[in-house]
Amino acid sequence: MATNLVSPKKVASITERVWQSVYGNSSSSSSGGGSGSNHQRRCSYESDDDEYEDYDGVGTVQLMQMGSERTKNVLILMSDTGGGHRASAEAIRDAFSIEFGDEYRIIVKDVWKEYTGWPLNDMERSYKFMVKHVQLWKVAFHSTSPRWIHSCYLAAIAAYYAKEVEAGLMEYKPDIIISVHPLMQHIPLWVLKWQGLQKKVVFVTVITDLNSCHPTWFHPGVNRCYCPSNEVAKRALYDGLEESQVRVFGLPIRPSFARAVLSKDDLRKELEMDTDLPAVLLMGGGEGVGPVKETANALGESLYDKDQEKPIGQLIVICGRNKGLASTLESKEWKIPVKVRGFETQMEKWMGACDCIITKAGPGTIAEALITGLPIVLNDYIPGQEKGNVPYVVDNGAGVFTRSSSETARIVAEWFSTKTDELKRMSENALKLAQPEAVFDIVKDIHELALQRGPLANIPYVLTSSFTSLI
Ligand SMILES: CCCCCCCC/C=C\CCCCCCCC(=O)OC[C@H](CO[C@@H]1O[C@H](CO)[C@H](O)[C@H](O)[C@H]1O)OC(=O)CCCCCCC/C=C\CCCCCCCC
Ligand SMILES: O=c1ccn([C@@H]2O[C@H](COP(=O)(O)OP(=O)(O)O)[C@@H](O)[C@H]2O)c(=O)[nH]1
Repeated sequence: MATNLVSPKKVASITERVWQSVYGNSSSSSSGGGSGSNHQRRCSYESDDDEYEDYDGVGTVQLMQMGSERTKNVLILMSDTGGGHRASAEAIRDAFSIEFGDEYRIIVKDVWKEYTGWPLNDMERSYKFMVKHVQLWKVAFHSTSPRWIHSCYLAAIAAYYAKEVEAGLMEYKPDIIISVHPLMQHIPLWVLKWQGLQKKVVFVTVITDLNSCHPTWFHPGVNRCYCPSNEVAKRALYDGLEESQVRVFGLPIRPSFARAVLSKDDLRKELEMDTDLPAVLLMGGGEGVGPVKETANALGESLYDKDQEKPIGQLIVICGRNKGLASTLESKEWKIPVKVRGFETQMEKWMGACDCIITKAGPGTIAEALITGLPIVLNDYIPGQEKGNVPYVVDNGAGVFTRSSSETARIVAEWFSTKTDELKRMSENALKLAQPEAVFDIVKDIHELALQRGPLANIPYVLTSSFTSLI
């Protein structure tokens, strides 16, 4: 029986070890945390005598797979703070499947939400609250930038929730962990260290901010840090990563964007849009935030030619998860053709059917718009991580920035009438900036990293962890 080969090692209190790693050996008296946790699952690596009771023979299956090609587990860590992290996680999952078929089993997880308690399991709501009160977010973002400050915060969280996070990570026996979130480097890497799994498990970070980003993204313990732009790569090197750890391929965008061959005319018919009028897409990220309502109202006026009493353009508003916004806009009478939509799962179709886009400076939406060749009006940005996206778009000639709804409406009306050449030029610039192959380059590089791990990586999980514990 596979499990007989294992020599269980008594694992010291993880909480104690966090405090020891942060404060040295003197503070070993902290109590195990986790009150308020919503997850109390048993895991196969636990060191009780009956540790493999709930293991259901998986060990045997894994032993049988030794020496043969085993399906590798890839755990992608994300959080729904905004829509971009999930979109990138899904992009990576789909690209793995396209490139490598069944070679990898992909699991996308919000470990905080599923395995910890308050306040971590409520990050989405806290984050929404903070970005609504932008000054609060600005202070939180900048005051946590110094490494010693965020390390202390994260160590405190780790001390409290270590067991739960560890259980959450190890449940999937990942061969590869991919973090697409700024707060998912430190604790998972500590867990790998405690488990003695650093040599077995590949850990990579895929940064989803295009320019200005929080230093928690940059952890020197990763095998690779994928940066979407040279600006981000420079920050990574400045923050202590080695050149060998850093790769610049671009921001991972869902393959449905990269590989789509879509005709605008067909899309407009499919989406029941006007087939002749130029179209502007208005959105505010996954949550439908920013001045969407005001801008829609202003466009309702500017895209209507009063003299000729006919519209010069049509408007598509995608409100994401903002149901209140959708119902407000739906109840309005419009002089131009308008479609109001909620959360859409086929964004490539809506973008493909339009001629330009108005959005807050979310990196996911920007990267998708560039691939689709849509000139961009940026009408807002979240302080901190999104600020740098504005010069990224404007300085590269792919769009403009204005916070004024009437100015936005005027620009779009000009693009659709007197300044069509400007619209065309910006569309060409957008396509030049686009990196549709980024997600495929990233998964291929991760695959290479996994191959470099050699035979150790093919040994069943529970055995390697125990072997390394014995050393
Ligand atoms: C010494 C004075 C201390 C002052 C007060 C500190 C308060 C600490 C409270 C909150 C911590 C704030 C963390 C800041 C680091 C965030 C890093 C970052 O870039 O986060 C961005 C993500 C969101 O992703 C972005 O979304 C964008 C769109 O909306 C866009 O798509 C972009 O590309 C994405 O990157 O933000 C988060 O996920 C932050 C979630 C914070 C929620 C706050 C929860 C509060 C709960 C517990 C406190 C936990 C403290 C964690 C400390 C971490 C230390 C850095
Ligand atoms: O109805 C919607 C609205 C948005 N998105 C996607 O959500 C992501 C938003 O990411 P971004 O970084 O732009 O902003 P965030 O929502 O993170 O603030 C992009 O991939 C959008 O295509 C989507 O799939 N459906």
